[in-house]
Amino acid sequence: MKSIRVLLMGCGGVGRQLLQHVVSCRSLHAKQGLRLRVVGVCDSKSFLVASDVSKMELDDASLMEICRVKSSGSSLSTLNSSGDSQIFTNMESTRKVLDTATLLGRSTGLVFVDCSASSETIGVLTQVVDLGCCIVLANKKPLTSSLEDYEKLVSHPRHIRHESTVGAGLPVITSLNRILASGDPIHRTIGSLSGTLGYVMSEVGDGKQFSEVVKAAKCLGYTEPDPRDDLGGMDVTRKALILARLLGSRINLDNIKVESLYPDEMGSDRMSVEDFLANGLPLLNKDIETRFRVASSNGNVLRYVCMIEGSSCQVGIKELPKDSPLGRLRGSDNVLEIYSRCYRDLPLVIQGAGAGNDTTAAGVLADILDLQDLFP
Ligand SMILES: NC(=O)C1=CN([C@@H]2O[C@H](COP(=O)(O)OP(=O)(O)OC[C@H]3O[C@@H](n4cnc5c(N)ncnc54)[C@H](OP(=O)(O)O)[C@@H]3O)[C@@H](O)[C@H]2O)C=CC1
Ligand SMILES: N[C@@H](CC=O)C(=O)O
Repeated sequence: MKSIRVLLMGCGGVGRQLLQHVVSCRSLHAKQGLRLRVVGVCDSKSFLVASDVSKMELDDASLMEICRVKSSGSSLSTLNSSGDSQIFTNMESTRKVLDTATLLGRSTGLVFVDCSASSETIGVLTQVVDLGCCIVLANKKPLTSSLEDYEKLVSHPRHIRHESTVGAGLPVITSLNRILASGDPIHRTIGSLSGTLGYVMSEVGDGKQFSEVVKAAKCLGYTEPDPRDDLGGMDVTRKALILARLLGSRINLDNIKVESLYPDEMGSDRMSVEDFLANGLPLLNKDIETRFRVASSNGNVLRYVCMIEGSSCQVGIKELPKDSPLGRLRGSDNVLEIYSRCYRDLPLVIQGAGAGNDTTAAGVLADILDLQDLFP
C-alpha cells in the first residue's frame, strides 16, 4: 500500500470538507493501493500533530473531532494532547511544522496542503519546497505575492499542484498546462472566474436584493472569509494573476486595475466583516440595483470579466448581451474560454461550478492524488 503523508494548513470550510472526503474515500483509495495519512492539521494559532509522524497518523476519529471542534468555531488548541497526538501553539507550532517537513520531506515524502486564506503560510511554504516536500494550494495568496516567492514555489513543477486556486474543482490549470506543454501558444483567455460575483450578478439580475444575495453567497461557502475580497474584485484579480503568470507574464497584483463594488470607506481598515455585512452592504443596494436596471433596459446583463491577452491583463464589470456565453452563466458557475493556435476560432471552453467547499475540496484531493507517483 502506497502512503501519501499530508499536513493540512487551514481547517475552515474547505479544509474540513477535505478531511471528510479523505475519510469517506478510504475504501476507494484502498482499492487503488493508496492511503492518505494526515499527520498534522493547523489552524491560525495551533498545530495538532501525530506523536511520531514517521510511524503514526491522526486517525479518522481524530480527523472527525477536528472537524467538529472547528465547525463549532473553537480553536484547535482546545483539543488536548494525548498519547497519539500533540498540540503546539503560536511560534512553537511553526517550529514543529518545519521539524515535520525536515523529518519527512526527503524520507517518506510529505504534501503540504494550504487551505487557509492567509499570506502567513508563504514563509513556511517557501521553506518546505527546499526540504523535498510537495505543495497543494487552494489558497491563492502564496502564488500572488512577490515574483521571488512565486518563482520559488513553482521551482519544482512536479512538486506543486494548485488547481483549486482558479475555478475551484474545474480543470483550468491542468488544461492550460497541457496546451502549453504541447507547444500550442495561448493568445487569449477570457472568462468569469468568481463564483461569488457570478452568483450575485445572476441573482440580482433576477430581481433579488444585493445585500441578501451576498449574505446567501457567504452561507453557501462561495465567498472568501471576508466577502469584500470578492466584492472588491481582489479575489478575481488574484486568479487573473495566477493565470497570467502561468502563461509567462512576470507581473504583479498592482499591474492589474481592479474595479470594486464597494467604496474605500467600507474597507477592512475601517469596518469589521460583521459591521460591513450588517451595516455597509445594505447601503450599496440602491446604486447596484440601478446599474443592473440600466443594463437590463439595454437587453444586457452585468458580469465580472477577466481577460488576459499577451501581456495585458484586465478584470472588471462588463455589460454583455444576455444570450452571450458569459451572459448565460447562472449561479456560481465559472467559465473560461481559451484561444490558442489549435483553438483559434472556436475556443476550448471550461465551464461548471466555480466555488463551494465540496467542489473545491474535491479539486484539492484530486491534486494530492495526482502527486502519488512521487511517493514510495
Ligand atoms: N470556498 C470556495 O469556494 C473556494 C475557496 N478557495 C480558497 O480556499 C481557502 C480556504 O477557504 P475557506 O475554507 O472558505 O476559508 P475559512 O476562513 O473557512 O478557513 C480558513 C482556515 O485557515 C486557517 N488559517 C488562518 N491563518 C492560518 C495560518 N497562518 N496557518 C494555518 N491556518 C490558518 C483558519 O484558522 P482559524 O479557524 O483559527 O481562523 C481557518 O481554519 C481560501 O484561500 C479560499 O480562497 C479556493 C477556491 C474556492
Ligand atoms: N471566493 C471565491 C472562491 C473560489 O475561489 C469565488 O467566489 O470564486
